[in-house]
Amino acid sequence: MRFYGLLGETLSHSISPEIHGFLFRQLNIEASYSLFPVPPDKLADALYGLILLGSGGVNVTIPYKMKIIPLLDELTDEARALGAVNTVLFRNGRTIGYNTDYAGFGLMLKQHGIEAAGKTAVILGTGGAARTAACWLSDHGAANVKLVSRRPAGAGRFDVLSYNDLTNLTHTDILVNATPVGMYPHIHETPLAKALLTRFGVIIDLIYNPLETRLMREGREQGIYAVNGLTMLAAQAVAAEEIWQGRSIAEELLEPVCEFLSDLPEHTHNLVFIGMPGSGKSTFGRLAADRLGWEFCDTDPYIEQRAGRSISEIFRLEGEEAFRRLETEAIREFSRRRRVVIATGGGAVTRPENMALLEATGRLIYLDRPIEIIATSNLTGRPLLNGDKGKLYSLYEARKPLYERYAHCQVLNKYSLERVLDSIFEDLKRRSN
Ligand SMILES: Nc1ncnc2c1ncn2[C@@H]1O[C@H](COP(=O)(O)OP(=O)(O)O)[C@@H](O)[C@H]1O
Ligand SMILES: O=C(O)C1=C[C@@H](OP(=O)(O)O)[C@@H](O)[C@H](O)C1
Ligand SMILES: [Mg+2]
Repeated sequence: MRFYGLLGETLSHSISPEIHGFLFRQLNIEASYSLFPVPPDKLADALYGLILLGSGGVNVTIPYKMKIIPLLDELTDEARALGAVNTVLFRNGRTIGYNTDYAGFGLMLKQHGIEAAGKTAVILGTGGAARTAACWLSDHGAANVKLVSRRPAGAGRFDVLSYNDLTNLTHTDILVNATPVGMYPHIHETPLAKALLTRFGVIIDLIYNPLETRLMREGREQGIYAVNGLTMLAAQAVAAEEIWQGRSIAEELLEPVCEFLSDLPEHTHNLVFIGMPGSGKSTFGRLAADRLGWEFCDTDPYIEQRAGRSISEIFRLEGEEAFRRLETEAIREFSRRRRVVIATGGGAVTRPENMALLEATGRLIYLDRPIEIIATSNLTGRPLLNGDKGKLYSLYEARKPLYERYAHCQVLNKYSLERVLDSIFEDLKRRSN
């Protein structure tokens, strides 16, 4: 199986594994994409190690986009011009450095029908992302491209303005925010005052968390077309796959990747299902995990496997207390993992210790299946109920306030599987913005 990945220093927040996992599934390719965090003095060892082990290629991120260059055999023109590499192809023992952030910027403009030729542009920031945007625009015929810095210094290829200079600015076609101002958790900040935005034709904010920054919102309020950084994030990954797989896929897959990404819940958090027995935690846990390309972890089967007996036998032979101890162990183990969807048992909410672990690991979704529906469904294998509907109602009365208290969101489960799954992702999206 081919393997790819991301080289960087701290990577746990990256969503590249989700994006490339999605692309592999769409392309029907048996391949994996992993995070390879390495300390600066191990960059060369990591690169050579990956080649030796037969990797197909890697992405490179901060702080190694420049540092990797002397380690490579060849560079494309744009990687050389930008002095930065974010994608490496390993082919026949040689290493070739590309910059798909550059290609991604272009794909993003195309996707949104934004032309560069003859246009004027102002780019906030002077870092790697700002230079990538400036180079692409000017390489593709923009009439005038200016960067803006809090401390304008050495001009290089482009003029650098100060923020004060912007008050004298006449109409400009394209505004690009390539600074982190407005990014989560500082979502109330904006790089440019609302009153200045009317001078711009379109606003491109390279930030994708949140999906609508304050800059974008204030632009839209004044009728200006605004684009977030999601398409560029998707496009640089699509462009990297084009290089690794040696075929063009952007036409076909850029839009589906963007859709997939806008559905992703806040990616640093696992998902956890809570709710009554029979509410659908195991069912929707597996469906959500499949949609995200994450691992599915269900506490009950895990406990059964470790104990070597069924849940009913554990209750009968060892008692509920013993079961609850095993359940807490399962929750502790699952909470340590990343990129997992966890289905708990209906009684997990009764131990505060469980809930502290689960709250720290992710977003808690309360699956609210009407109790009358649960009462008419098959509840075998659930020893606490034992076919006793009265017991079901009394458990519900006792636990309902707990589910409601702990949940970050509550999803009514009385529709088709597809419809409920969609509403789970809708709700998560709303919470993370
Ligand atoms: N929206 C739904 N549509 C159809 N069947 C459902 C729905 N939600 C749950 N079910 C069914 O209810 C039963 C209990 O679901 P399960 O996932 O085992 O619940 P839990 O893990 O919460 O105990 C399963 O047979 C499941 O297929
Ligand atoms: O509600 C409970 O206390 C229990 C629920 C069951 O899981 P489900 O909620 O998946 O049925 C299982 O953990 C055990 O029978 C105890
Ligand atoms: Mg279950």
